[in-house]
Amino acid sequence: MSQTLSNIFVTPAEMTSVDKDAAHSGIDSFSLMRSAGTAVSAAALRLYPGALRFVTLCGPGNNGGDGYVAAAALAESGACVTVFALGEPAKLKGDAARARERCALAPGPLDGYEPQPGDVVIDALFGAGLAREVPKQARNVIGRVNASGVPVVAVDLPSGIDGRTGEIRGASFVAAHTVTFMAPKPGHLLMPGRARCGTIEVFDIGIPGRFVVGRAGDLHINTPTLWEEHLGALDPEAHKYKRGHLAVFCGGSASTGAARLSAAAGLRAGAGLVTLASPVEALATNASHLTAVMLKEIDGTADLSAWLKDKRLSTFVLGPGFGVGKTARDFVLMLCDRALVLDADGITSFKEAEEQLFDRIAEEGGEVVMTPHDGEFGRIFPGIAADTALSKIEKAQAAAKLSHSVIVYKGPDTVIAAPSGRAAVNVNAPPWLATAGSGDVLAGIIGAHLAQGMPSFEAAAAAVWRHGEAGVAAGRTATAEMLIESMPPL
Ligand SMILES: NC(=O)C1=CN([C@@H]2O[C@H](COP(=O)(O)OP(=O)(O)OC[C@H]3O[C@@H](n4cnc5c(N)ncnc54)[C@H](O)[C@@H]3O)[C@@H](O)[C@H]2O)[C@@H](O)CC1
Ligand SMILES: [K+]
Repeated sequence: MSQTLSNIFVTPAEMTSVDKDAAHSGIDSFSLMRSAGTAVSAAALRLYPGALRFVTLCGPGNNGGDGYVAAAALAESGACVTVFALGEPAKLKGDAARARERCALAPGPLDGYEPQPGDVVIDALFGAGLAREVPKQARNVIGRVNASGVPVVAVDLPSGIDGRTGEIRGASFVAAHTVTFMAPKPGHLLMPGRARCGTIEVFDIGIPGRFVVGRAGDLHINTPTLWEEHLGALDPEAHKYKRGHLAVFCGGSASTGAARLSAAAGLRAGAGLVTLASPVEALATNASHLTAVMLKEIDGTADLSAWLKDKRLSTFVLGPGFGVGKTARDFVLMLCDRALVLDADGITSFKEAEEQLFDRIAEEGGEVVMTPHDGEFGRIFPGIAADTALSKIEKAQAAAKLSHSVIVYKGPDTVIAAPSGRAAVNVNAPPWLATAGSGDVLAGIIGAHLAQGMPSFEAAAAAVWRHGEAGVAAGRTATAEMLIESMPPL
């Protein structure tokens, strides 16, 4: 994977290290602040040429410094500008103090700002340095601005959003546009932060890319760049056995639809062969619904054990509509030496038995991908889920390490994480993707990619992206069946 600035993001702590590296290399930090503030003023003028007044709200750190630069640049361009400051402007230090000195506009106290129609707010209260809940004064002005509906252009991040987690620290602006610098941060990608950034502009303030890449961990935005070099595995010219055999387990006769959705999605996503493994009681129902998908009777562990002697059976999906309980646990523990997508009931079945599962995966060394949503994540990783200090990315990373599997932590901001710590955040999913059966479809796509030989992290990330594209193509009225039909080729 090529490590380029185009798809990586960095934590606020990593960005602080990048800033330090840039300063040590001799780059003038004030020139970076000047670039940052000027970029913000340019964005504000471009987006709001008809603004009656730009109101710059400046905080006590370098985010505020960017605000003073932006205010001065807006004033120089002939716009009407007012500045309000949080805290005592005379106490600003370093570059921020210098920026304020160079701004001819006298700041008023933050309390004094009452939004007026025609205002555009430049939010420079807090950026990456927000370390705790926003103070009361800031909370009050945030409330007034959000209630007034005047547009907000945020510097680096909407103030109140935690750059590491995307959480709201007491209150936050809801920005129409956010200008951040060099690379996005988790707070731009994770919910609820992402929804409060508006459009995001990543502006290059002139720090050489190698400094950013040098400090970046293994965090990526889930774009094809992340996994496209493994697409050779999905060559449609390959023989159907080489394109992999995917087996999907089905539950009892009352809930067979979910597994059939996974199977159909697996076939559409490119698996050469797909078999639905069904208990006797559901065979007739399944037979009446299936055409290209094959059917196999697997009615208990003896059947499964006999079937698994066929080593060409490399990849399995277990969970959709399977039913929670001992059968699920028994089956899953037999599959830990293969490639396995563990979804839905397959995950829930290991509530309070999770250690047995994680130990088995470690012993058998299979390629397991687990696809929990929030509720399932809490059932199988209760300790990690309860740790409120962790971001969603950090939770997925911890879960991957603990379970020796790739975790697809689902939601509007699905995180894919590997035991190594490599992680990706997905950003292409439309809200209507959260439809009944959508997760079953995703499990099938992951299974198809695994069956075709993609490594598990890439198989999962590519599937999540493809699922999002299918949602976009299917449109607002998407059903799970439509997602399958709308899935783009890779
Ligand atoms: N080379 C650099 O370091 C650059 C930094 N830039 C800007 O600098 C920002 C980061 O600057 P800082 O690290 O100074 O951080 P911030 O300006 O985001 O905030 C830090 C300041 O706020 C205080 N603070 C934090 N949380 C608080 C709370 N809840 N209540 C009250 N006070 C609180 C801190 O004590 C500190 O004084 C970035 O977001 C970006 O806008 C840009 O100028 C580009 C260059
Ligand atoms: K801000």
